[in-house]
Formats: sequence, structure tokens, C-alpha cells
Amino acid sequence: MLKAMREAAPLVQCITNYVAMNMAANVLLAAGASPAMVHTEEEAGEFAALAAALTINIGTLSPAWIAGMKSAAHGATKAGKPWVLDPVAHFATAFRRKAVSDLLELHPAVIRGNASEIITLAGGQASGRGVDSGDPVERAEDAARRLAASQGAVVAVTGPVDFVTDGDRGARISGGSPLMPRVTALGCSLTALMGAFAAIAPDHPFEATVAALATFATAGEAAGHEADGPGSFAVRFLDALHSFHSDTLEAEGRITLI
Ligand SMILES: Nc1ncnc2c1ncn2[C@@H]1O[C@H](COP(=O)(O)OP(=O)(O)OP(=O)(O)O)[C@@H](O)[C@H]1O
Ligand SMILES: Cc1ncsc1CCO
Ligand SMILES: [Mg+2]
Repeated sequence: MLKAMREAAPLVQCITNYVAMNMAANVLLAAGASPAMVHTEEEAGEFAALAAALTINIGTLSPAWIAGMKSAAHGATKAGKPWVLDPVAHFATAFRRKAVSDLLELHPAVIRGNASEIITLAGGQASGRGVDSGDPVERAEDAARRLAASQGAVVAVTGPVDFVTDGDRGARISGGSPLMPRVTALGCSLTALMGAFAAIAPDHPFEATVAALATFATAGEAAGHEADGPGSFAVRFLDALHSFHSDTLEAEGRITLI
């Protein structure tokens, strides 16, 4: 799938937050996709028909951005393009909760969040306060399965070991680096990369999501070996995404199907 993604270099429309925009665009370019950050209501729906996939992240939200997100999600659905939702800290305020509940009605193909976000999205109590998780991934596995079944979507929970499910099948992906949560917006950038993989396999969102997670975990682990801290990690991570060969994924991508 990594080979196919690089060959297709899919155009991915990313509606993401002010913090993540630059990193997410660089992650997509380094991995071999083509990002476009297009969020305004006047054009987001029209653009969604041109793009091969759409990703929506609610990190820095405003009423105007919500209008753009809804218009883009409608446009993608109408054009038969998959879209990915990243419900950043959706539990924190009533404004965010409402935005995410409206977006869920527009049928994302994939939902990605950290453990606290996925537990609360499935109706449970979590310990997260803001954009960072306060819960272990294992605590979110049942919630992820329930959410996937009720939404008809693939759900990915990220952390030291990632978990992904379509409600029936499940997989765990290990790798990455403890420096990853020390660099902002890597989760948001992963959401954007999930769009690139969903674009080339719209009928196989579970496999596409596993491929995106394994790519991130493998590049993250390689970068972690060479980095001195979060700053050099970010640089090494982009280099690792760019330079690693898909054979490395097969040899080192630690995917356990469950
Ligand atoms: N302790 C860790 N060890 C290895 N990899 C990790 C660790 N914590 C997170 N990751 C990886 O970091 C990436 C981002 O996941 P994370 O759960 O930190 O997202 P997030 O909280 O949504 O991030 P952000 O909001 O900053 O964008 C994922 O690829 C995940 O596998
Ligand atoms: C730090 C931060 N605040 C809002 S979005 C964001 C990026 C990580 O989710
Ligand atoms: Mg996040």
C-alpha cells in the first residue's frame, strides 16, 4: 500500500488546526502524497470533489471553520471520496462536543484519536484534560470497537502501541518513539496521512489505516534512534518518512492482527 500510495501521490484535502498545518503538509509530502489545506466554506465542498480524500481535525475551531468542515464532508461524500475525522479534545467544551456530534452524522470512513478522545466519544469517562491523552490505549479498545460498530467506521486509537478496529477485526501496531508525544501535531499529521492511504484504498479503510499506522511507527522508531530530543526528532522523522523503503515496513512494521 505504501508503494501504491507513493505511485498515486494522492491529492489530500486537509482541514486541520493552526498548530498542525505545516507539520501535516510536510508529513504528507515526505511520505509521497500531495496535501492541500483548504477549509473555507466558499470552496471546501467544491474542492472535496477534486481531492482523492479529505481529513478533518477540530484542533483550533471556530464557527466559520465548522461551516467549512461540514461543507467539505458533504462534498466528499457526494463525490464518493473517503474522509477521516480527528476529534481533538472534543470532550473539553460544549462547542466542541456539538461540532463533533454534527460531523459524526456525516459518516467519516475513519476516526482517529488518542485514548481519552476515543473513550469519551464512545460515551465513557476518561482522564484527558486537553489535547493530550490521560489514558492508556488498552483502556480504549472496547470503546473503539463499540464506536466502530455504531458509526460503521474504522476507529484508530494511538499511543505507545496503536489499536485499530472496524468493529469486527482488530490490529495492534507497535514501534514509534517516546519522543512522538513530545512534538506537537504528530497525531494530527498522522490523521492527514491516513487520508492519503484511504485515498488509494477507499473500499478497504481498515487495511489503509493499518498501513498508515505502520508507516508512522516504523519511521518514528528509526528517527527516535538518531534524535537528541523533540526538535531533532521532528527533522529526522520527516527524513525517515521520505527515505524508508516499503521493504522495511514488511520486515519491521510490527502489526499484530487480533
Ligand atoms: N510513548 C509512545 N511511544 C511510541 N509511539 C508513540 C508514543 N506516544 C505516541 N506515539 C505515536 O505518536 C503518534 C501520535 O499519537 P498521539 O497519540 O500522541 O496523538 P495525539 O495525542 O492526537 O497527538 P497530537 O494531538 O499532538 O497531534 C502515533 O503514531 C503514536 O503511535
Ligand atoms: C496544541 C494544540 N492545541 C490545539 S490543537 C493542538 C495540536 C495538537 O493536537
Ligand atoms: Mg490529537
